[in-house]
Amino acid sequence: MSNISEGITHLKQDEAINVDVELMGPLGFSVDQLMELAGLSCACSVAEVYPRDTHPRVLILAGPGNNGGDGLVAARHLKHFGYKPTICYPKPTDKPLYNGLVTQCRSLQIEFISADDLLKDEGNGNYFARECDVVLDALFGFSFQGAPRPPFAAILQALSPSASPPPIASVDIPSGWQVEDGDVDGNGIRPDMLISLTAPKECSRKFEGAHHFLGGRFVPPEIAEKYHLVLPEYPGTSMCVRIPSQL
Ligand SMILES: NC(=O)C1=CN([C@@H]2O[C@H](COP(=O)(O)OP(=O)(O)OC[C@H]3O[C@@H](n4cnc5c(N)ncnc54)[C@H](O)[C@@H]3O)[C@@H](O)[C@H]2O)[C@@H](O)CC1
Ligand SMILES: [K+]
Repeated sequence: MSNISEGITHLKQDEAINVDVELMGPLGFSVDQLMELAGLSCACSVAEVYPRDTHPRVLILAGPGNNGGDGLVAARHLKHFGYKPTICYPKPTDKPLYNGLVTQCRSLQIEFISADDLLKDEGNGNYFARECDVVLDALFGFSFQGAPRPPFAAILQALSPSASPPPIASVDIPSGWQVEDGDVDGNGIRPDMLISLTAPKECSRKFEGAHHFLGGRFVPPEIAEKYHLVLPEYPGTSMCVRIPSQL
């Protein structure tokens, strides 16, 4: 199914970075505040599409930047929602924000798994085949550039369509895709779900999965006006909203 989301705003890479800078500068937000709301949106979106009873085992792939931080926050919320999250965080960032998120997850007895163990074939396939109902892809977001470096290249390879992975829910950008041009070499991951944060990025025009959601319910009017954001309205108190494919 093609997602022809032409009627809503799509941000270019520099616009997404500028929105971030403005939120955390003149608009007074802190990174951990935005990350908490973004990660909560991701957990809520996952819960809407992959119910706990049918998809209890969620593997969170956390990258080294804020996209990975969103994943760590989402892991904590998913645990509180009753899921069984496991985290793979191959290149942990040694900063108080990330160290704190890791401590919070460990205190909830969320398991961590190394990239090597994730990819090890134990005769009945790797971790994705054996022990995973859904993957939350929080490896890279809007600051990704170039080709993925080790060990991320191997992880993304194990998630390519030819490996028949479980459903993938990508946070903000399908990891490995270019922020504006998408999957340029055609060998990238094909997520079933995309959770765009703040506003969809250009590459999401090429998203063909079944579920496109918007999260990050923190955009003040100044940002919405400056970037001419046209976005679906969040219903009631929800932290996420589905982006209809006809928009
Ligand atoms: N205002 C917003 O829009 C918000 C953004 N948030 C999140 O922040 C993300 C952006 O975070 P960041 O700017 O920290 O960047 P990313 O998380 O997109 O990635 C940056 C990290 O990836 C590494 N990296 C980049 N290219 C690589 C490559 N080819 N191979 C291996 N490593 C590579 C960089 O060295 C850096 O450590 C967004 O996508 C979103 O998920 C949320 O946390 C909160 C609000
Ligand atoms: K991602």
